[in-house]
Amino acid sequence: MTTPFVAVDGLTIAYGDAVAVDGISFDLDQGECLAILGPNGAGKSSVAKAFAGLVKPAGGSLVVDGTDLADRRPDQIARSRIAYLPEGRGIFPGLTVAENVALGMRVLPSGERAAAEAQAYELFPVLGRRRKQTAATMSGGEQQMLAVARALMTKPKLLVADEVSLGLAPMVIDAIYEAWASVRSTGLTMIVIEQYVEKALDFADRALVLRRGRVLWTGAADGAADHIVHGYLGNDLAPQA
Ligand SMILES: Nc1ncnc2c1ncn2[C@@H]1O[C@H](COP(=O)(O)OP(=O)(O)OP(=O)(O)O)[C@@H](O)[C@H]1O
Repeated sequence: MTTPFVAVDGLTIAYGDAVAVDGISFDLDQGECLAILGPNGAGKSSVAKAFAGLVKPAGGSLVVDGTDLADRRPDQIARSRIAYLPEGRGIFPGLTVAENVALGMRVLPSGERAAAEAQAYELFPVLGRRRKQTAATMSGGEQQMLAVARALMTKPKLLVADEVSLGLAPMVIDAIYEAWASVRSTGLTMIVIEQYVEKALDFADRALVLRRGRVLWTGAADGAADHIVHGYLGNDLAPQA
């Protein structure tokens, strides 16, 4: 039996006495994309933060490419090419686009940085035109593109993206998903947390519905999934944009 690329087994996350994620398990093969869906407070962001090393699991394991992330620091995880896009925008608003890109490159060996920088501007040409602009003065969509470019330029083996679509215009959401599609052919494995259910199911190979920290349903993100997911979560899943 081959070991899955991502193996989450009995993952439990608690904040004090409050259990946010209650023993969930799932696997992912290399190159697969999993959409994690669920209402507010379901535990989705907590799972994403565990992949980034920002919360320590109270139990279970979280193995990526043979390494259990439960004992690793966020900087060690970033260097092992696991990219995390936090909810909101993971950028430095007071710095320029070019400075943000330069900081993103620091996890890469120096020989790979020039190509990575070029790739960031190729993915989103608008960023190339705004290199000298302070990130805080850009639109929300441009800031999110900068965050996505920074994550993708490190050529991650796993990308964990937490609600990147939140509050963005449909055109910007499409641009971000197109950028992801263009790098997926390189074997990138993805975990996408979304409120925008149709978009996520359209893009992902598999879906997992969380509610109150437990897996309600998991299965292929095919034609049937939309119906099933809405059946499980009903109005709880209304997009918030
Ligand atoms: N730092 C924290 N301290 C205490 N409780 C927390 C903390 N972070 C999250 N929680 C709680 O854990 C539960 C799961 O939160 P989490 O943010 O993981 O859910 P979510 O599905 O991502 O929700 P949303 O869609 O609203 O972002 C919630 O009840 C939340 O209040």
